[in-house]
Formats: sequence, structure tokens, C-alpha cells
Amino acid sequence: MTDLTPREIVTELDRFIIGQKDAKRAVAVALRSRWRRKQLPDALREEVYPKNILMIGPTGVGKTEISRRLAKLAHAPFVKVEATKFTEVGYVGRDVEQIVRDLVDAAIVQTREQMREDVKARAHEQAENRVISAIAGTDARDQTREMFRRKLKAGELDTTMIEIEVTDHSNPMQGMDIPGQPGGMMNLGDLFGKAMGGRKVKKRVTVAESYELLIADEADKLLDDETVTKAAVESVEQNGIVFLDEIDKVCARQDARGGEVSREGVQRDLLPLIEGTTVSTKHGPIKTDHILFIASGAFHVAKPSDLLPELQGRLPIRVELRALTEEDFVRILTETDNALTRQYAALMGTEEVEVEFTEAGIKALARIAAEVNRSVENIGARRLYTVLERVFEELSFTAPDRAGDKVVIDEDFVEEHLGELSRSTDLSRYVL
Ligand SMILES: Nc1ncnc2c1ncn2[C@@H]1O[C@H](COP(=O)(O)OP(=O)(O)OP(=O)(O)O)[C@@H](O)[C@H]1O
Repeated sequence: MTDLTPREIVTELDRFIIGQKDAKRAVAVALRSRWRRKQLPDALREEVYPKNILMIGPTGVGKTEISRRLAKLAHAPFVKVEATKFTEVGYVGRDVEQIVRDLVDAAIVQTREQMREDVKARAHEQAENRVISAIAGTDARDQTREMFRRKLKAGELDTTMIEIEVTDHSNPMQGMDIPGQPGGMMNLGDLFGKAMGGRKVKKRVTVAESYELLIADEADKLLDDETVTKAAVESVEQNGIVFLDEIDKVCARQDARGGEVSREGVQRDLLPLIEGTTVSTKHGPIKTDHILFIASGAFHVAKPSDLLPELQGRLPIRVELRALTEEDFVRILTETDNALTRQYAALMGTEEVEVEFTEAGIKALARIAAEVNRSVENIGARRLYTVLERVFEELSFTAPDRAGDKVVIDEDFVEEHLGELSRSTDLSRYVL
């Protein structure tokens, strides 16, 4: 949950997404509505439903990106699903509930990560206190403790030997990290140790070594699976965001080639989730009432009015995203925090090759991307990825031999590496 105002949310999104003002405003309002809802008295709070959004726009113009960045801002669990997935043979109605289960899984990973960060700070503090007690004794005066704390922080005590008491993790499972949980703060050994009640052992180590042991020990006390799961479930119910892509592809009328699995059926299956239902998961029942749904589609053929009326009613906020222009591409290449030009320059930097883009070079890249989008297929900003990869192909390969070089990506460079290709539709269809 974030207490950013809509304006602040848009400003944050501006760092990563060019244009698409309406969509940014809409998601900002949806997020702020959640915060507002949180401020309400209990009885009223339960009555307020999320402001679900329907994003209408072509592929690759930022629909997913806006939603994903929003989720990140809000520390909200997020999943993206394609509505068409549920029209595939073998799917039956209940399978849409898997969306919620996936959301819970995402939330558990995210919550654990967040809690580990929180816990680390607290555990660090407690570990510090334990080290000081080990050196100065438990009944030392505050003044003495502070003196040791200063020395400790300055690293002056690193090699001092102390005796500490920690939970014994020595069992065959020790050292096996759970995938996705680096840092050794928790491993299977810890879990089993905990399950077995955790025997205490005394160890003689240096202060520097003791730190890691004590922090792990403290973190272990503060963070257990049950707490994580409980917080994750709460986070899904109150903060979860589901991005439902290709919703236009499950409109009945669009289905001219003869309906295989009923597309309207998928809408019917999705409806309860969006209206609010309870889904059972292995972590307990999950209420979907307050999960925010962002549905999205190009709506080239079908129209939003072709959606089931009930579904239309549950997606009250409509926003259109526009196709990106050459000028947008220039901005996407240069202005965003994660701009591709910055990424490539940094990557080449690791090989000690300095890369500089000239303004004309960037313009040429944007122009070619726009051209190929026109002549082959409009895949929006995604085109920039293939174009840049191609421009850098040779340099990427040879960079390790070129340490110390400076490469200027100007118009000539772009023309030399892309010009020919971009002018041949047949060729660019394959490589750009
Ligand atoms: N307006 C934009 N500003 C900056 N980057 C963008 C913008 N639009 C798209 N991109 C980049 O292009 C890529 C594809 O965008 P995104 O995933 O948001 O497409 P989309 O609109 O959701 O399309 P689809 O419906 O096909 O998934 C992302 O990596 C994103 O960073």
C-alpha cells in the first residue's frame, strides 16, 4: 500500500513510460481509491469496490508496463494472464481460479522478500546488541555499551574473539538454500532446525564472523512461513492486481471462424472473480472482492460493448492508449530511467568500450523502428529492442577485443548496420 497521491503516482510512472497520460491517470486514481478505501470505517470499507480498468490500445504501447510499474510502486502482488489461455482445449471453467492461486504465489515471494528486508534491519540491531553483551557482559552500563557500539560500528572489534549462543542448524540439510532465497538467511536446515525445536549451541568466533550467524539467528526468530503466508494472503486480498490481457479476443462476436471453446464462456468464468468470490487455495480461502483487475485489448475487431454487460459494468474506467510515434521512440530511447541507450552503453561499459549516441543516431534508430512497424507489423515499442539488438550485433560480439575504444552511434553507424535491412521488407520481417 502506498500513500502517494495520483499526481505523485503519475510522476513516478513518467520515469518509465512515455506519453499515455490518460492511462497513467486512470491507474493512479484506481490506486488512490484503494488508499481512500483503507481510510474508511470498517462497515463502509467493505462496500467499496475497486475501480477496475479497461485499457484499449494496440500492442506494445505500454499497457502492461504501466500496470506492472504501478504494482511495483504499490508493493502490490501482480500477475499477467492472457484471457485467451482459457479458450484453449483442455481448459474448464474453474481453471480461471488459477489466476488467484498464481497471485498468492507471487505475493508469497514478494512478501518474503519485503519481510526479509524489514527483518534484516531489526535483526542487525539485535545482533549488534548480542555482540556487545558478549564483549562487555550483559550487565554493562549504558555508557560502556555505547562505547563498544561505536567501536563495533567502526570495525575496530572485528577480530575480537567472542562466545555466542545460537540455534544449532547442524543437520544433513544444512546449507541447502531454498531456490530464490539467497543470502542464507533461511535454508532448509533452518526450517528443520526450527521444526525440531532448535537446540542451542555455543560457538567461539570473531566478532566479524559472529555477525552473520547472529543476524541469521535473529531473522529466523522474526520470520516464519506462517507469518509470511498470512501477510501474503492479506496483501492479495487488499492489494492484488491482475492484468488480464487479450480480453477483446474472448468477445463472442469477433469469433467469425466458428467457435471452438466458447469465448463468451471465458467471460462468464472470469466474471465471478471480478465481481468478488472466494477461491480456495492451499494457503486458505482468498476473497477476490478487492483485487484490482486491469483488462486490456486492442479491440481492433470486437468493441468493448461486445463484452458481457455484467463484465462491462465491472470495468467502469475506460482508457485509450495511442499508437507510438517516431517522436515517442526518440523519447523512449533517451528519457526513461531504463532507456535502452543507457542499458547498451552500460553493458558495453563492462567491456571498457565507451558508447556514445548522437542525437542524429537516435533519430535514425527511431525512424527505422517506425518504418519497420509500418511496413512489416506494428509491434509498438517492442520494435526498438530488435532494432537495437541488430545495430549492436557486431559490437556485442567483438567488444571484449576492443577495450579502451570509443564507439559513436551516429547516423552513419546506424545506416551502415541497418539501412539495407530496413529497406527490404522481406529481410526485416526476419531480423528486425
Ligand atoms: N509508452 C512507452 N514508454 C516507454 N516504454 C514503452 C512504452 N510502451 C511500450 N514500452 C516498452 O515496450 C515493451 C512492451 O510494452 P508493453 O508490455 O507495455 O505492451 P502492451 O501495450 O501491454 O502490449 P500487449 O497487449 O501486446 O502486451 C515494454 O518493454 C515497454 O517497456
